[in-house]
Amino acid sequence: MLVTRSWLSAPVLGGLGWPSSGSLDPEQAFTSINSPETGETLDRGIALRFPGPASFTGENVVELHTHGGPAVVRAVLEALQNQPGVRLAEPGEFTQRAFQAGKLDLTEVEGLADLLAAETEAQRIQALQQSTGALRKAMATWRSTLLRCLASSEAIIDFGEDEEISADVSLDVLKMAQQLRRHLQKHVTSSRRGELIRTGVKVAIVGRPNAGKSSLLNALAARDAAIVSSTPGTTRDTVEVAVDLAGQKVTLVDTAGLRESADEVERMGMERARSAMTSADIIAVVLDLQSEPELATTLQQQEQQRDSAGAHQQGLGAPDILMLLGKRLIEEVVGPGGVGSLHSEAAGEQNREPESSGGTSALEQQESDSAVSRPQHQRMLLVLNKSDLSPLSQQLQASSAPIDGGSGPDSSPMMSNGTFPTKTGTESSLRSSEEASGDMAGAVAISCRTGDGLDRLLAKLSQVVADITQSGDADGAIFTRLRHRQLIEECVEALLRFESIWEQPELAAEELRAAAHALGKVTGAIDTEDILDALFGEFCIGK
Ligand SMILES: Nc1nc2c(ncn2[C@@H]2O[C@H](COP(=O)(O)OP(=O)(O)OP(=O)(O)O)[C@@H](O)[C@H]2O)c(=O)[nH]1
Ligand SMILES: [Mg+2]
Repeated sequence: MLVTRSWLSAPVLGGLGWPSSGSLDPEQAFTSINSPETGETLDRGIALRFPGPASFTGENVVELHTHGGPAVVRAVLEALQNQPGVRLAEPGEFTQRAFQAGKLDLTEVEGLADLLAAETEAQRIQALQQSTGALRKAMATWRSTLLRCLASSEAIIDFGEDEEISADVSLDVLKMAQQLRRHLQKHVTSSRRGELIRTGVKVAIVGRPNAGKSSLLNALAARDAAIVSSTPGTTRDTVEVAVDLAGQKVTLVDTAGLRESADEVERMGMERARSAMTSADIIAVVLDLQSEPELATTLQQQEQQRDSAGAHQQGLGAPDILMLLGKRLIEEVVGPGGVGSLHSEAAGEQNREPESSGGTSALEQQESDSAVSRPQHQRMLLVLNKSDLSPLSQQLQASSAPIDGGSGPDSSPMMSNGTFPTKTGTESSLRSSEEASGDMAGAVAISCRTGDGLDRLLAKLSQVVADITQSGDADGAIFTRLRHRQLIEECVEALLRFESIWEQPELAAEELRAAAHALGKVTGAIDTEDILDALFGEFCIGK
């Protein structure tokens, strides 16, 4: 409720007048709330005074805490609204007033919106950090560096007669700008993490028809979200379920089974599966162990080889074979190159060094990136289902195939808990296939029917989610929205242009100004009208 006139006086709040001395007396806070027209007591509640400028919005604020019964709330609201100068606040209006009074910057407003919407622990922690100024502080430091650069370049332009001094100063400015640009680039690279925590990690469940994808979705979601049947091709449309996995928001996407099909609707379903797979952060490839005889043959061959060549024979380990199978499955459906082929243009571009960029701006890149948006951190996880039916599961457990290039305690080929470690070796014979189909995160044997292995799968999934969402940013400046990343990229672009023309002070200063302008937009110091409405609309009434 917004009061635009200072009318809250004795008749309304049972003796609680405004303005007061400013001290809050708890005994005074508990009061009767009376109708200003009839004097009738509407409720006994709490009235808290927050005198400006120390209040949330900077203005004088009174909060009424009433009993929650609808009739009480209605009576108090009606009594208030009948007063001249009183109206209901718009959604987010209090926050907007706080922003306009300079109490919060835009990143803190965004953090607050995220805090109100936080569903998981990770979201709450991140939003709290942002709403209390973690990003604002980092932005302020970066902006002040830029303004120092700008002040020096202005001085060079104004007093540039002394060539020796101006050359020295120019060089200092260049170094400072370069350092900042590198720092920002590092942040942009890791910035998807903040966005992932905020929006949730997307896990696409893919595989051949009848592999048990829908069964897996239901098992992980602990409810019958998708139809399960023994008819291959049951799932057509994608089915999404959001779950809280060890404090992280994870969206599981069940997809249509992948196979050659003449059925138009099924083909449309597969198209959706392809697109879910392309944009997923984690691709869970479900294999039906029962129908993978090739795996059995290869494992057998390998065992024989090992027997004849001794225990330390280097060769394809079980994880390698599984990777091959997963990769082949994906390739069968999306063509050679696996998932990588769906977005090779964008992925190839992404890896280039910004210094060697030939014309493509960060924003153009961003657009092409989102058109075919395969996340760079994408991982693939193999889920070997129907272990209850397959003798292979025992064979896999018993396998002691060596794995080359593994590191740390995880390097044993098959961990005692039945999961396969992530393969990290550079000399891996399957390096290229890993690149083509996303980084392998491991494999887990499960049975959706008996529930066996599901806890291991959940643990593995949590670990992969933690891996891709963990932030390495020491200063807590995490970009949580696409908007932040785009503006920082804009700033980096301007700094790169500055570096290429730093010897022409007047032109170069323009680029520094453009860079500072982009940073100013992140915090809302500059040009924010266009996003304010959208942002404050995210809030509920009363905040
Ligand atoms: N024995 C056994 N059967 C399973 C297991 N998981 C799934 N099934 C059965 O396999 C059949 C197919 O399961 P779904 O979950 O519908 O398979 P899907 O991969 O979603 O299939 P599509 O939607 O057709 O692509 C059903 O009859 C399930 O009951 C398992 O772990 N063990
Ligand atoms: Mg299904």
